[in-house]
Amino acid sequence: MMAGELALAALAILLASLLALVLSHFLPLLLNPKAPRGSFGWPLLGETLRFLTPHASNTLGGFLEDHCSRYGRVFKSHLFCTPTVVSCDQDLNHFILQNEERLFQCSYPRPIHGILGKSSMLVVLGEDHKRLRNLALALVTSTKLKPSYLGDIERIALHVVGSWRHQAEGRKEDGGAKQVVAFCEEARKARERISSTVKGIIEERRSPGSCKKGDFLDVLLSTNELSDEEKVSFVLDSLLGGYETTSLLVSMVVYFLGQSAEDLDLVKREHDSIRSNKGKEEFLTSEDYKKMEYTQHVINEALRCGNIVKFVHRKALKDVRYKALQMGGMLFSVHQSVVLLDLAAILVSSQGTSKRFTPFGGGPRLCPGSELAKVEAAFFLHHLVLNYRWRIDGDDIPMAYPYVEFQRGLPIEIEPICPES
Ligand code: HEM
Repeated sequence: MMAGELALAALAILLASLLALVLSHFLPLLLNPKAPRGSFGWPLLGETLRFLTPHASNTLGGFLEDHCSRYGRVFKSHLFCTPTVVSCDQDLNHFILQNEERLFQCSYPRPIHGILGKSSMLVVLGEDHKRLRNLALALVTSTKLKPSYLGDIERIALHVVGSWRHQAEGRKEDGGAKQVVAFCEEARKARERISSTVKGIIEERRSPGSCKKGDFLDVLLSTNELSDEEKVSFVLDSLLGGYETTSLLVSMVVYFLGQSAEDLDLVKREHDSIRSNKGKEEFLTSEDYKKMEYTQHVINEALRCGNIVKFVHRKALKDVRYKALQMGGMLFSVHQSVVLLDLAAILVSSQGTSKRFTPFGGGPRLCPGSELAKVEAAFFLHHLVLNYRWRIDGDDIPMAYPYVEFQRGLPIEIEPICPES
């Protein structure tokens, strides 16, 4: 064959591959005309980068603003290499979350599996998920029944707040946009490191000389229902699912109260009144927690405006039609990816409180740590407002990367309040 013919053949193959790529990308858009309207972006990339573009966490961001105004609150897109329906509709989101394992199923993109591990509760499905979840709920219930439950939480709050006494300001961290791929790789490595630390702690706890502490880990190790790998993954789920989210919630509360002297005053009065009926060193009780009504309101507002978990992923197990949204038509086709966003949080923020926002998800996968996170935030706030004044240093704002972060780590200036006596 002549060189010219070879080059022509190579060009034809290249063009055919490109055509196949473009067709396979856009075909799902054309094949289901009754699916919600939307756009698929570029072949391979889809609209993922635009979807992930950082924006202030209490705003919609350019991508959603553009797509919701063009196509409505339920639209088609191409995200994480998959044709996807994005739902920002509260009723539809509720319907999807309540139909877990019947019509829909939890389905996070592949890189997330690498970070969380294959035994993570967010990744496992069906009976395995039920087994892990029942155990998580049993652990949460038994931990709550322990007399030291609230005391343990308060001791940690006191430790953190106390450590600020000699510091001029809170933590400072680097900001800047995250490179998604680098982030996934770093997160996967971090998971491996934490995983081997947890394995080490478990081995130590099992060694002959070690004495039982009666804590979460002892209860977990005593169960025969989980394999060793699942036990390690269970600890990681609690750490990864609980640590970053709860510390963000606390940061949000500090941030939002730092913006509103009026709310801060109301919160402070509430905690002054609770403390005035107790000794200085006396620990908080569940009765005290029930009295923290305004604090609960502030925490709910921080959850709503902070939008800590911006979206969750599901996939359709069957072709699904959903009432008025797609009368007679198909909304989700089998295996269609679905991303649920809780825009209620953002959209009502200037108009009052929505009782229907879902910061902890819903249905059979409702966050098992929701109550713990709220108690932690409330007890931390109790000791914070009783002991310090603070001021946000600069104009750091919570940004959705899409997981929320303060660009500069929310530096604050703090000043201890001297007791009056
Ligand atoms: C402000 C704090 C928190 C927020 C905003 C939050 C949010 C969420 C959301 C939205 C889900 C549902 C994910 C889905 O449906 O795909 C979830 C699940 C989960 N969360 Fe949380 N969470 C918080 C605190 C915690 C804490 C403190 C723990 C553990 C100690 C925890 C452990 C988990 C676990 C294990 C799941 C998986 C549940 C399942 O799939 O059945 N979370 N969380």
